[in-house]
Amino acid sequence: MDASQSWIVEHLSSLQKSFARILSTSGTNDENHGGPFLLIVFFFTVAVASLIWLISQGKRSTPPLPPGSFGLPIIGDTISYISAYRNMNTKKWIEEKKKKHGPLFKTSILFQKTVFLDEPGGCKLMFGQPDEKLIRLVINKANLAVGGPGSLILQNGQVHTTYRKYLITHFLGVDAVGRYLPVMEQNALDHIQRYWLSKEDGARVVARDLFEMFTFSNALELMLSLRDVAQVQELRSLFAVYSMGFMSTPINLPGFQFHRSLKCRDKIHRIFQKSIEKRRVELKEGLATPNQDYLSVLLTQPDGNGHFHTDEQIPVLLTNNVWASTDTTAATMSMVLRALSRHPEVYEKLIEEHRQIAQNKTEGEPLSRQKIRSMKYTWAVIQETLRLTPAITDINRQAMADIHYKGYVIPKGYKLVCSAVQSMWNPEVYPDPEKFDPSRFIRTGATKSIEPFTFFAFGGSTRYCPGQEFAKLSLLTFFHHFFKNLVYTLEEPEERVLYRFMVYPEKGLPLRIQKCKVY
Ligand code: HEM
Repeated sequence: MDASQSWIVEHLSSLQKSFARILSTSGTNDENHGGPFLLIVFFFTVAVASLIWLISQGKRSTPPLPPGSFGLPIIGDTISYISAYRNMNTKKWIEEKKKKHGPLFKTSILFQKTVFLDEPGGCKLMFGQPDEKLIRLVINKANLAVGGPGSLILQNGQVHTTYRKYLITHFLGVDAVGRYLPVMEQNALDHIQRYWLSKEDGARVVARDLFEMFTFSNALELMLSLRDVAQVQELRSLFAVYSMGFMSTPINLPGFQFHRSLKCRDKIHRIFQKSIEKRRVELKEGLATPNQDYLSVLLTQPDGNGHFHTDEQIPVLLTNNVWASTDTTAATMSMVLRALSRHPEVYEKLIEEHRQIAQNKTEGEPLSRQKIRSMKYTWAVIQETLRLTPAITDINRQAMADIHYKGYVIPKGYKLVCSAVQSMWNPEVYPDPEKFDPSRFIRTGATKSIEPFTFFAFGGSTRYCPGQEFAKLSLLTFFHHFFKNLVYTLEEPEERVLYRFMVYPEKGLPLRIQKCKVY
């Protein structure tokens, strides 16, 4: 019994006694005027007591907030979290919070009340929603402005579903993206020849930069058939500034990053606008095909409602996709090379897979989709790399209504975070989680390689990365030709891995390379 309840019981029993007294006196003495007064007091007190009782009962049926604290006034835990995040120390940060508050805890980061979800369960809650009514991606002001009003990532509900369906059906789905395999392979071969094999044996290269150059030019080629080296270079510089806008403070005044990013975004859109005009003519004259790239698709295929995209929408969609595909894939490539050089036994097994594939085709024969599908171990290496060093560590959403979860209530408006540390490094799901073991992702017999809601390197639910197949084909094709022609050593084996919005080797992964026919 809590304090309010014992107070009520105490007062009720004293009132009961008074009432008994009133009744006994009022029956014997008509002149007694204290009786009606005491009756009013009695009923008033009962009413107040009942109200308090009801309030106390009501309070009891509302579950508490998750444990934890919002940290310092206003800034909350922002500084400690951002510092941990940038230095790839979120594991320690989360472990400390968990020790104090348990696996599910609340905090406040970047002025936003936030709940870090526990595992197992948290990812299922976040990614198991059939729609975005309860949990939704909510974009901040800077992202909203830099991304542009028509971009996929900023849409919600039915509009988002229509956009995604279009993108997957016509460009990024398994069938659609397979069409682009020959172009991807040629891009990989050209890049390796121009930027790696042209170097002296023993040359030093900064792998992260070169990978970013590859993923960026690959995206421009597949999305707009742009291959002019000077123009690719100009766009690359513009995208570098544009991307920084997503992490900036939304102050649109000269001298601020946000302002610079918006300027670059407009320049990018103007360049893409010219590509649209040119392509319209080429399509009319039969010099381009309707499926040639994403731009042709956007100009020739209506969406599910029969509408064609407008000239304002198309540059935004192209910009978003080029941006979404570049750094994520380049970050993954760098981490794969780092992991392989630290695990020679895995490297040997991977080489063996590619040796087999190379032996089963003639020199110069293009890679078929079937050959790509047979690169199971290489794909497992990529997944295991993404498990341990995901390109994006934390997936965020927002509660759109009060969420009742494990005896707590997460109020509407709270941010929800599913962190890789909680899920993809969870020993209950991934035994010996710090061990680099690609075989976790190999399906044997009827055994599933991974359980649902335990791997979210590509996100989940309605927002699951639509570019996964595109990334998979680009990575497998690239690695087949890369490992065939080169061996490498890490120049700085102990180089730290940091997060700069995305996973990043501190010095860009400097390597020493050697040309050699490996298979
Ligand atoms: C290894 C490479 C990649 C990784 C690790 C990756 C990872 C991710 C992640 C974690 C998300 C957020 C999902 C969520 O919030 O649940 C995402 C979204 C997205 N990705 Fe990727 N991605 C990769 C490559 C690509 C490529 C190649 C493309 C395009 C060609 C692409 C296009 C997108 C788009 C458009 C979204 C937004 C989806 C939406 O809001 O509905 N990604 N990606």
